[in-house]
Amino acid sequence: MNALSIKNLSKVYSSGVIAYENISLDLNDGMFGLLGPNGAGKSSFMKTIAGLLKPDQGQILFNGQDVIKHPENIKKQLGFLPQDFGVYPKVSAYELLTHIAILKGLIHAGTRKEQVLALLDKTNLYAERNKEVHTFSGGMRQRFGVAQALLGDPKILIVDEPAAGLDPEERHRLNNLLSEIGENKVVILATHLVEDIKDLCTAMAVLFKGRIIAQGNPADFIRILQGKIWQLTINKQDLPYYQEHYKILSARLASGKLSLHIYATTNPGSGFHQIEPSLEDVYFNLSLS
Ligand SMILES: Nc1ncnc2c1ncn2[C@@H]1O[C@H](COP(=O)(O)OP(=O)(O)OP(=O)(O)O)[C@@H](O)[C@H]1O
Repeated sequence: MNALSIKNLSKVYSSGVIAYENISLDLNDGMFGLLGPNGAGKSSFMKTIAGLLKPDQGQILFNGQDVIKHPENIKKQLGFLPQDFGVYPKVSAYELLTHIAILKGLIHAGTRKEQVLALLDKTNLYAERNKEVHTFSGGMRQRFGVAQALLGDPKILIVDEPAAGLDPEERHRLNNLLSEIGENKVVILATHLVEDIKDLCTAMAVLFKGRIIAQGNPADFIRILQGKIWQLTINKQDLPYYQEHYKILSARLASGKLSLHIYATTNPGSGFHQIEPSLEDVYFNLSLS
């Protein structure tokens, strides 16, 4: 079992922007979701765990080793799919993966070839292995990104917004792939897509303006909201009235009308009916608190 322990981690960029503030987390094997809106600090935090960005304060231990003092230790055990992994040379998937494998220190040609082919198969790119990566679709590129991150069988895998820009089918395929991976490694999935966390993660934290505002199990968060989420469909022009009188979590257009989800501990009346809370309700409720 691997263990990542983060204590009181803070970082302010030289511009004065707070990247993240006083973050403490303890993670073990399995898929951990880091949820937050754009600009919340997810990428800065991920880069810090990967040993690519130095924090101002705090401690990170991976399996007891100090990541901040000795980033080279975690780099050897880490797979990283950064958000901006997007520029590909005109070489085939097989060649590029082999090249990255060499950079990662897989020096034995036989083992390397075996691993490259196995990862192309795992990521469903085996049939495409001789095609140039720059011709791949967004989903294929992200699956290639996962393949390169898994080279060397890392003990910790960080994936930053992997589903950004993917169509639903590609996203589903990528999520299936990610769900197979978390068995014997720490996997951190940073995303602003609540649904992906719900489908994939047993533990999560919500990062908001650089701070962790909640952490725990997605199912527990949902349980806490049981009996407190109410729905009503209204005409668009009536929204200001409801905004003034209720704690609106979301207002979604549906067939020209607005479907409201509100938070209320007792029956708000006015035609609202109680619904099962979703993780999205949890997220919006936390962001408004
Ligand atoms: N190199 C940098 N120098 C100064 N400020 C930065 C730098 N990188 C990020 N920031 C700022 O730090 C804050 C956190 O950014 P970060 O990219 O970590 O957030 P994020 O949650 O990953 O968002 P996104 O998904 O949009 O990248 C933002 O206000 C961003 O503008």
